[in-house]
Amino acid sequence: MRRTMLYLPGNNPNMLVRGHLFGSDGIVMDMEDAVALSEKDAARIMISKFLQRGDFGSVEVTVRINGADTEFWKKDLEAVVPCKRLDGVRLPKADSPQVIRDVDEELSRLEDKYGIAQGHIKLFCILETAYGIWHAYDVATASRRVTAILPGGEDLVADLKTSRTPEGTELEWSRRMIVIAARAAGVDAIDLMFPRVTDGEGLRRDAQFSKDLGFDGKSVIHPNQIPVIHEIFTPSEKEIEKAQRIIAAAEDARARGLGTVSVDGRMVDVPVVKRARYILVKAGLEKEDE
Ligand SMILES: CC(=O)SCCNC(=O)CCNC(=O)[C@H](O)C(C)(C)COP(=O)(O)OP(=O)(O)OC[C@H]1O[C@@H](n2cnc3c(N)ncnc32)[C@H](O)[C@@H]1OP(=O)(O)O
Ligand SMILES: O=C([O-])CC(=O)C(=O)O
Ligand SMILES: [Mg+2]
Repeated sequence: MRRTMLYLPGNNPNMLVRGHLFGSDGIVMDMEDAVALSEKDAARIMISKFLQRGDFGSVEVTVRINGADTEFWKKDLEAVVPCKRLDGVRLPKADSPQVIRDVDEELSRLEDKYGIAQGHIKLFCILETAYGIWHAYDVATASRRVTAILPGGEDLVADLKTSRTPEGTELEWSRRMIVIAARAAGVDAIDLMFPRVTDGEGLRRDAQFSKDLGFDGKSVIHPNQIPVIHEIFTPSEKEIEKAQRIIAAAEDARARGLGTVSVDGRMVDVPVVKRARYILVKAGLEKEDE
């Protein structure tokens, strides 16, 4: 499950040390934009020390390295790949398939060097330009390591020559594009972080919109954003009960040789059953088909 992935600025030991304790499904130790240029080396060293300890439980542990257009990215990877615990690398400015192939190649070299299974380290690609959004499917399929794609809202609005509004109209098309490309490629879609950390109502609206678009979860920047997003992205008792009734009704109909059946006055056919099964997968009650 990737309902929430909490950003931890890589030069902040207080946040790094406690980051996995707030209940998010994943953490993202950041070496990129949360870290000033003068702090890049300190953040790299600190993050690798925390990864060495490796005691993060079941939280998915990732690091956002600096972009492949910077002088830092190879040093960043060299510092984190050999550590005791690293599940994935979040790659910013991942706007072309060639960038993904370059990073994939470097990861393969490092996995080989340190005796780590090939392909173990997954890639989370942030698309942050109009070009990247346009090529989202090509990015998502550029390497088998790519496990999720994400829109990078703050950078995207700069590239689109606009700014973020409370309604979020300016990013709507990009977000939809990410979901479509992710589903076409068979990877996860993780939505924007919500920047106003004290606006609970705004966060709820935004997270509901993310879920309705089809995202698997969101990036978060503050621990207080986690519970509301989990509430929205976790199927409720009511949804689970309805999904179970739909599946039971469909199975009963099939046994009687019927193609469709009605539940609560709504037609149930194959896609409706598929959606019901997906709710049970999300609730952890069924396994996803390979
Ligand atoms: C566009 C992008 O690239 S986004 C990704 C990069 N950005 C980031 O990583 C930012 C991460 N978030 C943060 O740095 C902070 O949450 C801020 C700056 C947004 C707000 O910080 P503050 O105003 O200090 O938050 P606040 O006072 O509510 O913090 C309350 C507590 O939560 C902790 N906390 C806040 N955010 C986080 C976090 N992301 N991870 C862990 N702990 C956190 C604080 O350390 C503080 O702990 P304390 O009570 O022990 O001192
Ligand atoms: O991807 C994110 O969540 C944050 C980011 O880099 C951006 O908004 O530019
Ligand atoms: Mg960005």
